[in-house]
Amino acid sequence: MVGKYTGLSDSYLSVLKALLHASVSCHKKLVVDWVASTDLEDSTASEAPDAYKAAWTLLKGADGVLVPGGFGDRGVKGKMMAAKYARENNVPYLGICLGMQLAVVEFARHVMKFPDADSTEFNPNTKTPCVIFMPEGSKTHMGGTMRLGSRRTFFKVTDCKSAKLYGDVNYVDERHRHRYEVNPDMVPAFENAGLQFVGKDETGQRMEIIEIPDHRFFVGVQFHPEFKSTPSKPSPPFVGKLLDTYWKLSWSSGKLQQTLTICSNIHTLPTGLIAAACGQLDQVLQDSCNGHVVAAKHKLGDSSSTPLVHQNGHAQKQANGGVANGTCHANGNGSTHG
Ligand SMILES: NC(=O)CC[C@H](N)C(=O)O
Repeated sequence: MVGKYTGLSDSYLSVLKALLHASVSCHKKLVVDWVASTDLEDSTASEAPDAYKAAWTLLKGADGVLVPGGFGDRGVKGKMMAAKYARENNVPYLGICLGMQLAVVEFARHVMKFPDADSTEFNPNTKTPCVIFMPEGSKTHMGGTMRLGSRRTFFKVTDCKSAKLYGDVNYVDERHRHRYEVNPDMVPAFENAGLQFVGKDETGQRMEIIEIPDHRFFVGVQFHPEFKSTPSKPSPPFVGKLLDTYWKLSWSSGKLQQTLTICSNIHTLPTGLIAAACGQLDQVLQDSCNGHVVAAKHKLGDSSSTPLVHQNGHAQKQANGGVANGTCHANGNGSTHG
């Protein structure tokens, strides 16, 4: 998980819980490595080479990459680097809200060769605004300029991973919390270059789900699927990401539906396991994310791991409750860390 860890915000908690729900439904233990996105950036290479090396080692050792939502420009470059790394190396990627927007910007910069492509949230003067402010002006939804709450996404491409994950439905309702969106004027150019917009709102103007069909699993969602994830109904994008990570699914084969049915049928798990998984999440969070020094990378029971001495990115002071580079075992079986 690559984010800007200035504190244990609700959104990271929800994402961690959604990962836990999905991993239980896949009958797998999940180890979450936390990477402070600023530590992936070039400036860290010179200012704090150890932190830089540790962050890249964590990223490169991961079986999948998740960039969650966020606001503000700190760590944005590092998040884009993580998306680029996943795209170029065929590593499963799930981008949520800002994580999707930055994957789009990264694609415009490096695949479509628009070096100044940006979100107007970070560069209002960019000549290639691929993510822009699109206020809704809705009279029925409160919340100032923020697009909030449950909105409908229609699948425009039926033969895509997200549609399959959601069970071949025509639309899904998911929760939103953002101001910026993919620039609809640039959509044809993106699609020509290989980035598909497989889900859109009812107007067709707001891009909700991206996929790169040539990639093993590269999915970005403008909404927050983690908000609706529950132990008995894990979120489809999270389940899909983990399924692909674990088993390199053949997305076109009939076996997919079978696997999904088995894996999402969480009721086949002993209820005790689900309870343990959920109850122990608190312990996992408390142990691993309490603002103390954690291991950069370790296996269970490995006492030889090297502790990191930086929190919230190398340059930041340690903050209580902050999440640092390190590892959480969101596995339902308790947690350990070096
Ligand atoms: N929740 C988010 O990730 C928000 C993304 C971005 N900052 C926006 O406002 O659109």
